[in-house]
Amino acid sequence: MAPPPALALTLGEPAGIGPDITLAAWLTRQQRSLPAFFAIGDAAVLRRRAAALGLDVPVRACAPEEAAAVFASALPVVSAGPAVTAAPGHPDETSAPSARAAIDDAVALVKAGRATAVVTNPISKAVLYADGFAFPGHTEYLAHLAGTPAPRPVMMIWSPELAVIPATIHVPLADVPRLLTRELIIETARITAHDLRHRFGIEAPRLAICGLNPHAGEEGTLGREDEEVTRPAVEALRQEGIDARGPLPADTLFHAAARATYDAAIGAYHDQVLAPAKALAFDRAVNVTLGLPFVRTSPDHGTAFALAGTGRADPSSLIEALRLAHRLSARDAARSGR
Ligand SMILES: NC(=O)C1=CN([C@@H]2O[C@H](COP(=O)(O)OP(=O)(O)OC[C@H]3O[C@@H](n4cnc5c(N)ncnc54)[C@H](O)[C@@H]3O)[C@@H](O)[C@H]2O)C=CC1
Ligand SMILES: NCC(=O)COP(=O)(O)O
Repeated sequence: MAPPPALALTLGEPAGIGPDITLAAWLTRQQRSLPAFFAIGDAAVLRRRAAALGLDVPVRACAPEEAAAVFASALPVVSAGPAVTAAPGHPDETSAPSARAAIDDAVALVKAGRATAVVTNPISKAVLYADGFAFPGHTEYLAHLAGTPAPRPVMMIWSPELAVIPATIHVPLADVPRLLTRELIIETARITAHDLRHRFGIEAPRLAICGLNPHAGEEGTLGREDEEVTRPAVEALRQEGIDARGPLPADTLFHAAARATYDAAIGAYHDQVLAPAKALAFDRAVNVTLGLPFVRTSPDHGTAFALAGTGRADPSSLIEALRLAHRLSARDAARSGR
């Protein structure tokens, strides 16, 4: 019988904390009953980082199909990309090709049924942009790799306390009023409602849609976008049978009583909703890409270069990302009879 596939975990930016938290997560595998995963990248990076941190982690190169069996006794690594020369905290010219190759291979493996889901360690956007990477981040690149035509991806930061979705993602704040269209809000909410229902098992998801302006525009006196863009989008969603409310003032949407009234909050822009999510649950929140034909999760934080190789990087968010990827992909598999 074929061994069960494992989760594919990209190493991300090799000079960041991805290697540290990957090693630390593997060490908790029994205590936290972690699902089997294999890292994708340069195994030598993990061996060097384990030595630098004084961690007793055997690192074993293997094929994806061997990972589940290897996982109990060693950290399985599927080789991808160039030999990395970057030192902790200091990305170099091997960083971007390494990070990108791991993402490419992880998606190819999950599409071929050789991995159950994609979990990504943080990349440095600046390092990738400098190397010619033409996508804002993983979210859009994964959609590009998913197939043709590329699905519209939606970023959700999920924790038991709060789930949030930025409608516009990695764009300059000055461009948000132009980019925040009715169509964008409607599409984002549709994909969110669909995935909350089918992947998270929430029968009738309740969506709170944030206004763009203070006090959601104060009836149009503090900006017109909330009346002219967000309100019509919410009305259209309600006519489709989606339980959406808004535009709601964002400043009063994240206290405990308000959070109890919805399953996910859709914000106009990145910091409007990621800031409360990270303030509430920085060590537990998980970045999930909705709208893809496969499951992708990630820790909610970035490369934290200053912590790489110091032993001070907290693996909690990655551990939650691994657990959530396992839960969501098991649900996908059950739904499709795999
Ligand atoms: N999914 C991804 O690939 C993400 C990548 N990034 C990238 O990361 C780079 C750095 O971004 P920043 O805004 O500085 O965010 P960051 O999350 O790397 O760091 C923000 C603060 O949180 C701390 N921190 C982060 N992760 C931690 C952990 N596991 N344990 C303990 N402390 C932790 C850092 O030391 C720093 O003080 C950027 O290039 C950004 O694009 C940022 C977020 C997500
Ligand atoms: N701020 C969230 C973030 O940067 C994650 O982006 P992505 O690489 O998952 O698209």
